[in-house]
Amino acid sequence: MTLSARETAWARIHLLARQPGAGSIRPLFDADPERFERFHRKACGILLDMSKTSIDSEILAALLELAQASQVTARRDAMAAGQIVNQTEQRAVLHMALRAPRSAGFRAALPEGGYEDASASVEETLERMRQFTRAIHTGDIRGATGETFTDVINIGIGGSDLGPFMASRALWTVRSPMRPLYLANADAHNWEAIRPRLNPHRTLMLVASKTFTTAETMANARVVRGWLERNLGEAGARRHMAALSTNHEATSAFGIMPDRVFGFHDWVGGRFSLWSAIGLSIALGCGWDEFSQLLAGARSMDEHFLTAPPEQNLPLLLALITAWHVNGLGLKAHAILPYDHRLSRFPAHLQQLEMESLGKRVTLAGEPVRHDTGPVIFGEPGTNAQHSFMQLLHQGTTPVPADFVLVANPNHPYADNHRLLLANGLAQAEALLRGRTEAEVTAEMRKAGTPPEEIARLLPHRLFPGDRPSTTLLLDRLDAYTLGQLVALYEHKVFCLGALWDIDAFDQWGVELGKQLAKSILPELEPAGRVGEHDPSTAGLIARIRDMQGNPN
Ligand SMILES: O=P(O)(O)OC[C@H]1O[C@H](O)[C@H](O)[C@@H](O)[C@@H]1O
Repeated sequence: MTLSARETAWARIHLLARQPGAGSIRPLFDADPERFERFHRKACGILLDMSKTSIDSEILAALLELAQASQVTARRDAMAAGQIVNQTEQRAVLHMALRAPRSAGFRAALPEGGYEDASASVEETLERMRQFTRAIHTGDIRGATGETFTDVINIGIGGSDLGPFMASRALWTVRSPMRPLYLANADAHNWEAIRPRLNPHRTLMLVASKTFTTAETMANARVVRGWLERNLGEAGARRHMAALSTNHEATSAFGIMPDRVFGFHDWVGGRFSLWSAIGLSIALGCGWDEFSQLLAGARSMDEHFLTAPPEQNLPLLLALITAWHVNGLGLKAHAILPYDHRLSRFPAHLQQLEMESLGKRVTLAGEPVRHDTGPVIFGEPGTNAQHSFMQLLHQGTTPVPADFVLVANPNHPYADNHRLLLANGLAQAEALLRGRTEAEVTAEMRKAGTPPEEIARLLPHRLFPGDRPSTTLLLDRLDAYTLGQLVALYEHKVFCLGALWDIDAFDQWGVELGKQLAKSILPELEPAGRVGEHDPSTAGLIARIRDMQGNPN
């Protein structure tokens, strides 16, 4: 049987992963004092250090071979050319068009044939967003009672919440023009927590939903619209509402004025949409210049991704590192550890970006995948993470690869704090690599005067295996431009992994079943409802909830 180039490349990866000592990192440093120099890359102002992984020259060559055999470059070019790369939904994938000038000429293939001019519609919407943002900030557009808007509440969930929330959290300062707030959870405790902070006369409400049918978002939008109406009347409330959506019919049915609807297209996936109209809360909250810089930074990463050779291409390299960890070494979790509090929502954004894109079990052709796909992504900002889950990364039974994001220069004057922060980030990665040997632990305990029997008792608990992989991304500073670069880097990493694994990284059928079942359970929870057909556990729980709420079963 002859193997395809892809199968041969995969076989090589698996072979390398089975070599004795594969997965070990410390010997690689011992053997090569230049390892850091040879295994870090710098592009777009981001330094990627992959020397603290077990990838050596041979493995990197094999991974690059896999990328070639998987046609990552050709697939990338097909995406940029606006071809239908989201095959199950028959859509082009053009978030890159959202941050490109019109002269870039992005076009989106239509399923019925022909193309639409993506760059033209992007430019038009951006201009409308810019004018609206300016008019809100100058007070040319005011609330129903003539007051200026001070707060903007973005009502959305998933990609219509996580990206804008993450970016606003990173970019907002006390000097920013408006306060951006985010309401996502269908649990009205979320709204109850936000409401006391808002003055209806000064609050602008954005309903952010690509489809404008998402149950949670529509429920929250109705609640907030009701609050505005009670305070301002129906006509007054309309002056406080705008929509960010592709569904113009539904926005108008909801009562949003057509000139307050900022659209985008189905070639923008939810988790890639913060650069589109969905990012309006970033522009309103943090300022138009910040939003423009965010787009410009992402654009610079796009240019890098589209032109840099594979061995220098940061998104591809990040993807190959993950493929090595997941498929070579069988490591199925991945931690995101930004050592910058402004990035505190970054892990949450990447959870959706990576897990919704890569949590797939069939190939583009619908065949079961032959390799594991997306790892579990989780994370917290450092140093908080160190005081919660880092124990497992250091001493748990399975290594968990981690991305450390370090920022050399802060945007605050507290130099001591910043040194403490960086020292901790560097130390965590060093500790994962280095570990702690029996000799080291014993020497330290002896020095502290610990009796021998106590040393013997505690020794196993105090050992660190080390040799645990991490990747470091080092930025000079974090601002709108570099944030754009960082987020786009991960977007393209996801694309590359989709290509390596031959899966559709742009659909999300896996979220549908739960939504459907929730619809059928909903009436069963009404006071006069009845428990329907379910598995015994679900039926039992519904019955107990009805009991607790004092409703008959
Ligand atoms: O923007 P919307 O249409 O309201 O969708 C919001 C989110 O919900 C969906 O269920 C998807 O899983 C996400 O990809 C999407 O971002």
